[in-house]
Amino acid sequence: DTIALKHGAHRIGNRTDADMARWRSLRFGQFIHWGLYAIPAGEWNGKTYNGAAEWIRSWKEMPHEAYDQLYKQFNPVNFNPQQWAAQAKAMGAKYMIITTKHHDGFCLWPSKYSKYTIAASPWKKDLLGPMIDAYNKAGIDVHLYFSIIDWNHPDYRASLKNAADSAAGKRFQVFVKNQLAELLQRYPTVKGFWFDGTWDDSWKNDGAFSDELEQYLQSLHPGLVMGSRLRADEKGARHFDSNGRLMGDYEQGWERKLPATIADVHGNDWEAVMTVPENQWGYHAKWMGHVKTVNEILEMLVKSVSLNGNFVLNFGPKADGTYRTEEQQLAAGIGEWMKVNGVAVYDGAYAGFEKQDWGYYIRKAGTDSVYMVVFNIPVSGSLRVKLPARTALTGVTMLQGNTALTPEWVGRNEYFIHLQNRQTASPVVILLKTEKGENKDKGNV
Ligand SMILES: C[C@@H]1N[C@@H](c2cn(-c3ccccc3)nn2)[C@H](O)[C@@H]1O
Repeated sequence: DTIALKHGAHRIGNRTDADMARWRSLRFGQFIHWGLYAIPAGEWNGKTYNGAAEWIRSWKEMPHEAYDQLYKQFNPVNFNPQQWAAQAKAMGAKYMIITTKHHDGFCLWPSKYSKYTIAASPWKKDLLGPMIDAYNKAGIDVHLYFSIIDWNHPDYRASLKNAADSAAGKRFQVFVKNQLAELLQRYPTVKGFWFDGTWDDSWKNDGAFSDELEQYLQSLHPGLVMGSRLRADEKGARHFDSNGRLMGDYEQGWERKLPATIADVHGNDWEAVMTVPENQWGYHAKWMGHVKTVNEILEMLVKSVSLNGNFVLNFGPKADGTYRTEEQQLAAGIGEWMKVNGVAVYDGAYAGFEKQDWGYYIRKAGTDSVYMVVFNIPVSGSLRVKLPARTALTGVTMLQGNTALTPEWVGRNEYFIHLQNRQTASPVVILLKTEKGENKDKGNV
C-alpha cells in the first residue's frame, strides 16, 4: 500500500504530450559547461587541481576571494555562437543544455536579481541570448541548466540550523523563483530546465517548495521538460518519491553512467549526461586519464537509445570562447557517422528484441523497422538475430551502400546475417523490416 503524499509524483507513467514526444525523439544532445572556472582551467599558482574544473573554488589552494574576482577577467573575445551552433549541428546534436549559472553563482545573463553576472565583466553583454538564437536557427532546441546551489549568494544555506537560516532560506527561494521566471521571460524559445545542485538538506527538506516551483514554471511556460533532479517529496526522497514513483518528466540521475539493461530504467523516460574525460565538465587545461573516443561515445549514444533514453555529451569551452582541439575532433568524428547513420538514432526506441553480443537493436518509434547497430563483429562474421514471437522478417538492408542482405534461416524465429567484410573502423548499421505474423516454418525472407 502506498503512502499518502502531497508532494510526490503527480503522474504515473511517462508524459504523452507533444513537447515530451519531441524531447524523446531528439535522443542526442550537447551539454555546455561554460563560466568563470574556465579562467583558472583547473590550475592555480602553478598547482594542478585534480577535481572537476568547475569545482575549483572548493579547492583548498584556491582562496574564495581570488575566485570571486575572476569575473573581472571574463572576456570571451573569440565567442562565436554561430560557430558553436554549426559545430553542434554537424555533430548531429538535436538539443543543447547550457549552464546559465553553475554552483559558483555567476550568471551568463545580465540578471536583474544579482550583481554577479556577465554585466559586471569586461564582456558586459548577455551570452545566453545570442547562443539560444544561433542554436535555434540551426534547428537545435535549447534547455537551460540551473544550479540551485549558489556559493556566491549570501542567503544560500546548505542546511537550515536556526531561525536566521530559515529567513535566509526563504529569501533565497524567492531569488531562485525570480531568476527562473526571468530566464523564461528573456528566452521564451527554451524547451526545458536542467536542474542541478539539489542534494543539500535545505532543498531536500522543502519538498513542497520544489513541487510548487515546478508547477509555477509549468504555468509560466506550459510543456517545459524538467527532469527528476529538481524535486524532493515531503519526506526528502529525491528522483523517486517515497512510493518509488518517478518525480519530474524523466529520470535525470544518469550522470557519467548508463543503465545496463532495460530493467534498470523501469519504463521511465530517462537521459544520461556524459563527460569526455573521466570527470571534467568545465574547461580543464590538463585532461588526466582516459579521453573517450568517437566509437566509445557512439556506443554510449546507441546503447542509451536502445534502452529508450537520451544521451547528452558535454563540452567545456575555454575562457576565450573557443573549443579545445580534442572536442572539435570528437564532434567532427561523431558527426561523420551520424550523417549516414543518424536515422537509426533519431526517433529511436527500445526494440523489444533479445539483446545479442554483437551490439544493439533500436526500433524506429512506432514502426516495424528495427536497426541493428553492430559494435562487435564475431570471429565467425555471423550475426545472430532472434525475432520475438509472431514477428516475421521481410527485409534486411545494410545501410552503408543500401545493400540488401540475405540472412540464413537457422530455425523457427532465428536467423544468421553473414557479414562479408569483418573489418570495420565504425559501427555497422543494418535495417530489419519486420511484420506482425507467424514465423513461418521456412524463413520469411
Ligand atoms: C552535471 C554535473 N553535475 C555537477 C556536480 C556533480 N556533483 C557531485 C557531487 C557529489 C557526488 C557526485 C557528484 N556535484 N556537482 C557537475 O559540476 C556538473 O555540472
